[in-house]
Amino acid sequence: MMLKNPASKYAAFQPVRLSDRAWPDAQITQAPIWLSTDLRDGNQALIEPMDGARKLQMFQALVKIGFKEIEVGFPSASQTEFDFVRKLIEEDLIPEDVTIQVLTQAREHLIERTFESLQGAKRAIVHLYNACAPIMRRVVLGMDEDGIVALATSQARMFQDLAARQPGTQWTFQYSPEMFSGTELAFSKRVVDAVTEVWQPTPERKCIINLPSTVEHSTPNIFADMIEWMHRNLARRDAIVLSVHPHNDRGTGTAAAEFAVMAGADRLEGCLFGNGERTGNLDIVNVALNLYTQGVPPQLDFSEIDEIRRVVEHCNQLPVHPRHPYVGDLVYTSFSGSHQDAIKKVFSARKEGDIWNVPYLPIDPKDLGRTYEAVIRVNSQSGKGGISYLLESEFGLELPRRLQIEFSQVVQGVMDAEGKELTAHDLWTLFEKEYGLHDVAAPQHRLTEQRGAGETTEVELLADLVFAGQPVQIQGRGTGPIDAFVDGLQQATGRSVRVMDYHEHAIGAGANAKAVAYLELRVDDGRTLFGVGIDANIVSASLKAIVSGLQRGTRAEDNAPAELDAATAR
Ligand SMILES: CC(=O)SCCNC(=O)CCNC(=O)[C@H](O)C(C)(C)COP(=O)(O)OP(=O)(O)OC[C@H]1O[C@@H](n2cnc3c(N)ncnc32)[C@H](O)[C@@H]1OP(=O)(O)O
Ligand SMILES: CC(C)C(=O)C(=O)O
Ligand SMILES: [Mg+2]
Repeated sequence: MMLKNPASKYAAFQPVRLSDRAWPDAQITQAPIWLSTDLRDGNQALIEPMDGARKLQMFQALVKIGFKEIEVGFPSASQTEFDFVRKLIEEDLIPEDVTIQVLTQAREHLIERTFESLQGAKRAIVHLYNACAPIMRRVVLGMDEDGIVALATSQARMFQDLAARQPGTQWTFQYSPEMFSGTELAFSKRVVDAVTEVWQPTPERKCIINLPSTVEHSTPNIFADMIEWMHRNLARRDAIVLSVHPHNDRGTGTAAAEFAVMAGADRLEGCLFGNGERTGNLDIVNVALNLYTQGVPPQLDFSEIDEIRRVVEHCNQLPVHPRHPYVGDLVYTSFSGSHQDAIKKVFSARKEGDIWNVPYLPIDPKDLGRTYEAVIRVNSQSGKGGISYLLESEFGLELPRRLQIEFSQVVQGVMDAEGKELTAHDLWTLFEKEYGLHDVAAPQHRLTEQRGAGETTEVELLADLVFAGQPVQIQGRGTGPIDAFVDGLQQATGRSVRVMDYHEHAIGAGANAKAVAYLELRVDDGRTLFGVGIDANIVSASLKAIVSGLQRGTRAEDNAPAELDAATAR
């Protein structure tokens, strides 16, 4: 049960005393160093940790994306972990520009096993951690502050000894004061300074100091303050690559990472799509693509993001959420009418080479290997903009505005009845049915030009058509074929038709090109409605459109609007 007074159980985080903080004004202008910990922190969070084959698949995907530093495991944790590191080294699977990293607790037998796993490696980052937070000191490790410093420094010395015994490897040491986010800043500095005192890094041979929000406890601005404080106060800062390792317990891992880089961090540790314990590690894809959309090259390649997602889902055996930033199935999709309207208008106005500024789409989906197909999907929240966008992008129909309005009412009627999404194909089927595109046969016609009164020319049109199921022969005159057809139709059927507006365009190209005609008609001096005709011949398309409109008028009188049958609605 939730408490009426949560303060009786939970303590508020404390702000950092840093009145001259500089990070809020900083801008990120280059990518940080990235470290993927998918194969370690991500892996240790899985229901079933990856086997060797899955680990290799993930490793190769990470290399392909462009990671230069990859934490490949916790070799002392299990034989699978150990064997995977051995496989990478023995089978020479690590590219020249990639460095592997491994993690160990500050315990002697685990450190020894870790160095053993790295025998023969050309380069390696060995990552040492021990918890520093008061609750961990007091309850879990049973040590005071001095004890923690002694533990960290003795294990740091052991790193040096073991590394010296494997001189063929180019070593980089990394230290994490675990639970940095829940530790007093002064104590974090004390432990880190003590470790770097042992390692004596130089600007030429730096060590990595990694500050984890092992559990995210505070708003990201507090984390940024903590990083800026460490950045300013750590000893030997110029000999340190300052790394952060955010988790996402409060849902602000991305913000914490970005603020931390603004506050002085050089390096970010995280996982693809934010896999990792509890609510996950920092989502590296999210941060990298946030940089990209600010015009900063992220140095990681996500141009085939769906392929990467498939590998990650296979290796982790966990799905990526449909709303996950940049990659989810639905993140480039607008269902709502006003969004669709804006996207459609801006897409048409946009010119190649323009800075990307498309409402509701922070990134061009094509940059990540997506198409525009899913950008607009139609359901009961949609309007004419989305419907006509799909008909145009998928079927080449450029509906005039008033026809968009007319047809969207037809779609809305179906939506109200069915309540389901309609795909572009469903819309096309409904459009074909509503405008009788299959019912109206092309009127067989013959045109002859005749000189009219004065300078004018007239045409005479003879046509055979099927109207309301009956064969009809018509003969009419007018200033053009449409005029003559309308005249003949009126004489033969007694139905009056006035053409109020006319639009046509081509669909397709070359031998397969067709003309589509949209005619707005006033039928029998009653309602105004559209008829649509598609034909290889432009005159036939227009004549078909007139018959289409007239038949719709008749159907409207019978009060029988087109309905989506079960097969169409799917
Ligand atoms: C925040 C993080 O992600 S840290 C990384 C955590 N990752 C993992 O733990 C995954 C891999 N770990 C493992 O497979 C196992 O924990 C192993 C194989 C490494 C060790 O297993 P075990 O020896 O059975 O120890 P176990 O993990 O149960 O217990 C930890 C012991 O080490 C101590 N310990 C924990 N962390 C540290 C540390 N960094 N330095 C020193 N001692 C530590 C604990 O106090 C405990 O001591 P105790 O046995 O005296 O009570
Ligand atoms: C080992 C450390 C870096 C860790 O994973 C964490 O604190 O979250
Ligand atoms: Mg972690």
